[in-house]
Amino acid sequence: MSADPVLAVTGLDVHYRRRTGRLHALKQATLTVAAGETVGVIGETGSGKSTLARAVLGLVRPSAGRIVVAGTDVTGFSARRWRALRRQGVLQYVFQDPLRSLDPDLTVEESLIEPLLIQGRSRRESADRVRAYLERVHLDETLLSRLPGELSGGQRQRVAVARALVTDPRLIILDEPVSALDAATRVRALEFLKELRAAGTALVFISHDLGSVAGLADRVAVLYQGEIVETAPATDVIRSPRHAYTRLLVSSAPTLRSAAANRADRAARRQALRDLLPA
Ligand SMILES: Nc1ncnc2c1ncn2[C@@H]1O[C@H](COP(=O)(O)OP(=O)(O)OP(=O)(O)O)[C@@H](O)[C@H]1O
Repeated sequence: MSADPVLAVTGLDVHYRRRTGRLHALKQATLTVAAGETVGVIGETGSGKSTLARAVLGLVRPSAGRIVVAGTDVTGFSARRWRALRRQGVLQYVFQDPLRSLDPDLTVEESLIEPLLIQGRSRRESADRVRAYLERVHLDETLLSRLPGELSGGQRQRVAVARALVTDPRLIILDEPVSALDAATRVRALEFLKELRAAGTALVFISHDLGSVAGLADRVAVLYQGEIVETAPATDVIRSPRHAYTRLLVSSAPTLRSAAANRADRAARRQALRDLLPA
C-alpha cells in the first residue's frame, strides 16, 4: 500500500449560480483519504455531500481549493483530461442502490467487460480479466451469458462488486449506497460495501444517516451547511462528538448507543438542538 493518500481535498469551495444569487455550497472543505481507508461523509439533505463527490469526480468546478487524486493534481483539469482520468479507472462511482447499477439489458459478461473496454484494453485482455475476477468473487462462468434479471440477489451483488473492482480502482465513491433502501436490500448493500472494503480499495461513501455508516467507516466526516465540521474515527464521533450538529446526529440514531443511554440521549438531543438554533 502506498503511503500517499488516494484523495487529498484542501480548502475546497464550490459556488452554484442560481436565479436568486450565488449559493456557497461547499466552504473550505478539507478531507484526506488514505489508501485502503473507508471514509463516511455524513450530513443532512442539502449539506453539500453530493457537491463534494461531484467536485472530486470533476463534475462541478470548485471556485477555490485543491483536489489531488492518486498523486495527480486534478484541480484545473479540462473536461478532456477528466475524461482521460476517468477512463484510466482509478476512480469509480457507484450511484445509490448498487445492485440496481447493472444495466438490465446487458449480460453479466457485457456489464463486466464494458469498464475495461472504456479503459482502452483489447477485447481479449478484457475477457481474460473478467474471468479472473469471476473467480475472485466466487461466481460461476456459466452466469456470464445471463441478464441481471436472471440472477439471484446474492449473485447480482457479487456481479456489482466485480464491476466496481474490475478496473482495479484506487478509490470508489458511493452516493447513499444503503440509506435509501428497504431492509433486505440494505443488508445486501452493506455486504457489497464490506466486500469492496475487504478488497483493499479506498471507499468514500455518502450518507444522511450516521447509523448506516458508523459500523463500516474507519473515519467519518460530518458536513453541516457546506462545512466539514468534524472528521474523526467513527467510534470517536459516536462516543464523543465535538460539534453540536454531530451530537444531534448521534442522539437521533439511538441504535448506536446502549438502551441505558437513551434517556441521556434525549436530553443530549434537546441540548444539541438548542445549541444549533440561533439565540
Ligand atoms: N446544480 C445546482 N445548482 C444550484 N444549486 C445546487 C445545485 N446542486 C445542488 N445545489 C444546492 O447546493 C446545496 C448542496 O446540495 P447537495 O446536492 O450537495 O446536498 P446533499 O447533501 O448531497 O443533499 P441530499 O442528501 O439531499 O442529496 C443545496 O442547497 C442544493 O440545493
